[in-house]
Parts: sequence; structure tokens; C-alpha cells
Amino acid sequence: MRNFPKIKQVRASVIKGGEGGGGADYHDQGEGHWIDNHIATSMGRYPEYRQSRKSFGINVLGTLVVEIEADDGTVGFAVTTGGEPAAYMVEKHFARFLEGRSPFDYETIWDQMYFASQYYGRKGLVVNAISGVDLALWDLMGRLRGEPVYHMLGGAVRNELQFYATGARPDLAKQMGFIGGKMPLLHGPIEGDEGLKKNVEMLADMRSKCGDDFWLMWDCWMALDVNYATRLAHACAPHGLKWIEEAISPDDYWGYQQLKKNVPAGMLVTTGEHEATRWGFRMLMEMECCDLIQPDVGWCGGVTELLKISAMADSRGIMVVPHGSSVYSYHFVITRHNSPFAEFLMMAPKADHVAPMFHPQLLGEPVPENGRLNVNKLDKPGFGVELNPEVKLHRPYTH
Ligand SMILES: C[C@H](O)[C@H](O)[C@@H](O)[C@@H](O)C(=O)O
Ligand SMILES: [Mg+2]
Repeated sequence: MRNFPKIKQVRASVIKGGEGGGGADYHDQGEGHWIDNHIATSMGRYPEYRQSRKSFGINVLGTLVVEIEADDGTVGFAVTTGGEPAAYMVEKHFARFLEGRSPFDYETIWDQMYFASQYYGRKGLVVNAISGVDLALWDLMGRLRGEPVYHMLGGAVRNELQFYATGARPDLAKQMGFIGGKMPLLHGPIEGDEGLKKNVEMLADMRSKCGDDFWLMWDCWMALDVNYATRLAHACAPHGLKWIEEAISPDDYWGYQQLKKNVPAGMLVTTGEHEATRWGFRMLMEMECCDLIQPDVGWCGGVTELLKISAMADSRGIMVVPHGSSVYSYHFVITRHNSPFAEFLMMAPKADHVAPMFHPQLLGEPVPENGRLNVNKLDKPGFGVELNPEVKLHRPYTH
């Protein structure tokens, strides 16, 4: 039996992005980027916070980089959203559960990180940090075995990934070969019926540009209430809205349950990118909140937890289409029948060309070509990417 090395050291760093740092904290973009241009949020009720999500701190955390070094010198790493507070948790709390252990003890390591932080974690930033550690473990395991993560998850069930694009220009996304376009909703309840009318006009315009068959979706980023979301769904049905995403607060399971009853027959209610762990997604599924769940593998608990979430969903006939998280979701989606397509977040400021999602942090980050990615693009050990040495790491804490 092969004797794999043990974990020697865990290191948590941040990347000083500053204005337009991008990377895993992909909302941290420069001025004029579509992803920060008057997108509806619950903070929109405050006029000073309506134009820009950066104004209320959507990019306040920054990127967390977790590196796990084995005692033979092999290093696995991953990036996610979390910055210095997440780095603190990794160094001061979670590292003790890894160092000296085999990286293949990922179930025990996950269990100890989660239950040791249960008194202050369970969702949000703490589970982002746990996810970052878990993703770095899977990267290290792949490097030690010399195989891509998707091989360790059961292998590919199809030869390629197909993607829908998230961004301001579904019309351009169609020309680039994507199977659909998800737009950010720009006007929330605070802008009244006038705003709702503008939303519908925007969808109608995109439908006229994209033709009848191209998928069009709204991403509502937790901005609405059940009544507004219901009215929006019915007003958009004539323009073929395929799904209404994350319309209300992730905590309002009862509201989602009602919205799913309210929307027109055939329209999908989707959510989950700000949900975490098997318990959170069990609540969404057992309360029949949505038709499709969208966990972010860098925020929901990592691959180890996404495996559990996906199996629960599969038993209920629910699709799992992870929130855009680059290679970390691609290696998962290609191995699951109930994950028939993936999300690609258009990080080009005008959403007019394909750019690597976590640019500039990862070398070798694959991107869709003609809206697709062949499985052979994933055929490198681990997640198949390297940290860009041009991007300086800063390790704020040690242990
Ligand atoms: C486009 C949305 O407002 C978010 O910025 C996006 O990150 C997320 O909701 C998504 O589903 O991609
Ligand atoms: Mg979303």
C-alpha cells in the first residue's frame, strides 16, 4: 500500500487586491464594471448604497489563499472569498486539525473543523474558510495521486461541460456559444412599479435580441420580497424567463416556499449560493423552496460537503448547478448526472468577451470555448491550476 506523506504545514494568505483586485473575491472590480452597476440589493433602500455594491462593502473581505504543504514538499492550494478574517480562522483554529494527519483523512478533518467552530460558525465566512481548506486538501490529494480531482469524484459522466453565462449581455453570450444568459436585476422594490417596468422592458429587449429559444434568467441577489418577486415573475413570463434566482433573503425559507407556489407553471425558482452545509440545503429541499440549487463550492463547505448536498438533491430529483466558482465547480459538475450544466461568470467589464473568472490569481485557469469545455482541459493533477507568482501573497497570521 502506498505511504502518502502527512500534512506538514497549513498556511493562510490574502492577496492585496485593492481597487479591481478581482480574483476569488470577484466582486472586487474596477469602476464601470457591469458587476457593480446599479444592481438591485436589499441595501438599495438606502439611496447612498443603491448605485454600487462596493459602496456597502461587497468586496470588503478579499481573497483567501489556503496552502497545505505535505512533508514531501508537495503543496495543494485553493482560493475563495474570505480575506484576513478567514485567514485568522484557518491559522489560529483549523490548522491544528490538519497538521500531522494524512490529507486523505478529509472526512475527519472536515468534521472537526465544522464542529469545533459550530459555536460561532455554521454558515457564511466560517464555512468559506472551511471550504478553502477542503478545496486545498482535494488539490493536494490530486497532486499526490497524480490525478485530477474529477477522477477522484467518480470520473466524467459526459465529455464536456456546457455553460450559461452570467453578465449584462446575454445577446453577446449567445454569439459566444453559451446556452443561456443570466442578467443581474437592476431595479428593486424601492424603485416601485416604475422600476419593475424597467426590469421587464430590459428582459423584453434581450428576448428580441436573443430569439425565442435562448435561456434568459434573472439573478435577483436577495433583493426582493415575495410579492415583488411574484409580480416580476408573472410580468416576465411572456418573455420566456427560465428562472428567477435568489429573489429573497436566504433566511426566508417560508418566503421561497410561497414564491415557488406563486410563480407561473414551468418557471424555475432557484437559490443556494449563500446557503451552506448539508443542513442548510436540507432545509431548502424539505421545505420545497426551489427547483434547482446553486451551492458555491468555495462557500458551502467545499467538495467534501458538496458531495453530500448533491446526493440529497439527486434523491429528490433536484438539479445542482453550482454558483460560478471556476475549476472548483467544473471538476464536480462533470461527474454528476444531476448537474447537467455549469455557470460561467463573465468577468470582462462589458461582458463582451470570455476572461478567466479568478484572473489574475490562477495560472492555467480553463475557460469555455464556444460555451463549452472539454473534459480533457481538466486533465491535470488536482484542480489543475497554479498560483500566479506575479500575485503577491501576504500571510497576516501564523500559528
Ligand atoms: C450577478 C449577481 O449579482 C452576482 O454578482 C453573482 O455573483 C451571483 O449571484 C451569480 O449567480 O453569479
Ligand atoms: Mg446568483
